[in-house]
Amino acid sequence: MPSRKALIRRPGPRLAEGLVTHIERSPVDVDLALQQWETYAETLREHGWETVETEPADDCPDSVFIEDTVVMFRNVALIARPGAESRRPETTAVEEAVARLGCSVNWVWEPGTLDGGDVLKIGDTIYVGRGGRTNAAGVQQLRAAFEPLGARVVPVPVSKVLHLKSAVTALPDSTVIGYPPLVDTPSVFPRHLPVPEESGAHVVLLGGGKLLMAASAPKTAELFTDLGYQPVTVDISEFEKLEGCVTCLSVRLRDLYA
Ligand SMILES: NC(=O)NCCC[C@H](N)C(=O)O
Repeated sequence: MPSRKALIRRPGPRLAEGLVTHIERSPVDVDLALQQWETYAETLREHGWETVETEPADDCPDSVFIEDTVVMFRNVALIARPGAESRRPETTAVEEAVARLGCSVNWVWEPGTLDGGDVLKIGDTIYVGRGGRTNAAGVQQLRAAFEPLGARVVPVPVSKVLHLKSAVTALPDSTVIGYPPLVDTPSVFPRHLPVPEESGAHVVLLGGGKLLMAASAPKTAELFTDLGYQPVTVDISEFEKLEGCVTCLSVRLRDLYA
């Protein structure tokens, strides 16, 4: 039976100092961010996900964006080596957390860099964004870790946004969704559906037809409702100011060995 656990990490007091690369910096309300994070975690739980809180990494402003620290394939965890040096210490507690959950653990090594936000899994296909945070050695190491387990790794150029999953994610039927001005090469994906808003491109599959998505993409939520899905929206405005999205606030673990 598939597991339904989600690793999360509470935002730290230095959140407002988080990195900003492709957007203008605007002030972050740390108290509001904490409330939004609590609601995000509660929403996962309401939809059947057991949240597992990782030790805080309060010296790292971006530590709430836990998705970037680890990539899961089956029960194997590949500990990332974040492209931004300030984020590298974030992986230590995540490594301990996944090991405690019974995962096999593997690592990205220097000179490789890889952020989990660059990795989009659709079945056994793993798309990996080659962009500002993930380099060619990181792509090769991802391949070496997961292709022997049956994955097919497909590198995709990313130049307009922070991570591959800032540009595209996928619906339950594997259709890749993206906001056209930000997708480098939509033709890489067998099925691609354009969405009308940047943050509409980010969904977390909660199970069945339920899609966790940001409240900032109402037109896309309408489109998904019209296609027979059930959008579940959360306000993550304070994380969006730091180029975060719904996907990056958790790591879903579906294939743990109990
Ligand atoms: N996977 C993600 O979309 N992560 C967002 C990370 C945002 C953070 N401010 C960063 O620049 O690393």
